[in-house]
Amino acid sequence: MNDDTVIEVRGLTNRFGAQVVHEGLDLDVRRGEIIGIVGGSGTGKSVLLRTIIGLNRPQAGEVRVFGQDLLALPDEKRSLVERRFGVLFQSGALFSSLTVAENVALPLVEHAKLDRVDATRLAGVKLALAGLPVDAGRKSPAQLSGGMVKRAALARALALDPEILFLDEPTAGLDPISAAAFDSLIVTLRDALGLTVFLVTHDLDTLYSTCDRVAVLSQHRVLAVGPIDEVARTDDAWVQAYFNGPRGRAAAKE
Ligand SMILES: Nc1ncnc2c1ncn2[C@@H]1O[C@H](COP(=O)(O)OP(=O)(O)OP(=O)(O)O)[C@@H](O)[C@H]1O
Repeated sequence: MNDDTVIEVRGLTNRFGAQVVHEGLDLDVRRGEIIGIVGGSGTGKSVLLRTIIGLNRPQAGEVRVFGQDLLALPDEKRSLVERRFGVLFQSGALFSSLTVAENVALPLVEHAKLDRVDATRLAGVKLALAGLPVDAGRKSPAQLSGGMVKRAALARALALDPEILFLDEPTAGLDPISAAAFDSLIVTLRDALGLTVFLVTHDLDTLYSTCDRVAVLSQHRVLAVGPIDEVARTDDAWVQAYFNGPRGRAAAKE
């Protein structure tokens, strides 16, 4: 494993019953990059993310994060590695019974063992980092707009100062202005904090405005990976329809 590689996936196979999702999938993620994972619906983008973070046990293959095989580690060592990444799930997944600040403070109390006062104070810093106004922390998640919920979930994912940020469809359901603001926030955070970002998305504007490299999932594996302009030239029907269809051409022009 190269020093610059923070995630290494080799020969990954995932099946659910008779359904083959991944077969012999390889992928490297480099330190400090924003890599976009794209592919048709059901090609296994979310399953890949869940496998890398240790929530899904594959049938075969190796997944190393910071050089460590998460599934083979004893619980204590595994939780040390888990603290080094933050995850923003598609739904945002905030607890509705807690305030926004309490949601962000939760990992600080549970994993960093901070007392509530310090955790709440630090949660305020994380909420500001994610671009939320001060009073957002006192609200319940139900009182926030869709874009603000994403930012609150991002603040929670950033709570433990992760080195890798996993984002599953972060701009899904956002209006184009909120989505563009979220995209530029991700780039700013990567630049400021030196994060590595693993980004599952369908959003072509997000891909063009944020990603250093793009990996296309197709036929159970990574069909192409590289800078977006290179990947867009891949001789494959889905890639051509996606990148060189009307929406792809419009996103490339911006
Ligand atoms: N726990 C599970 N049990 C059974 N099947 C599953 C499970 N998780 C995922 N699948 C199946 O694996 C396939 C890939 O799912 P996944 O959610 O990774 O797709 P995706 O590429 O993220 O799709 P989309 O773009 O629609 O979100 C789907 O057919 C899904 O139904």
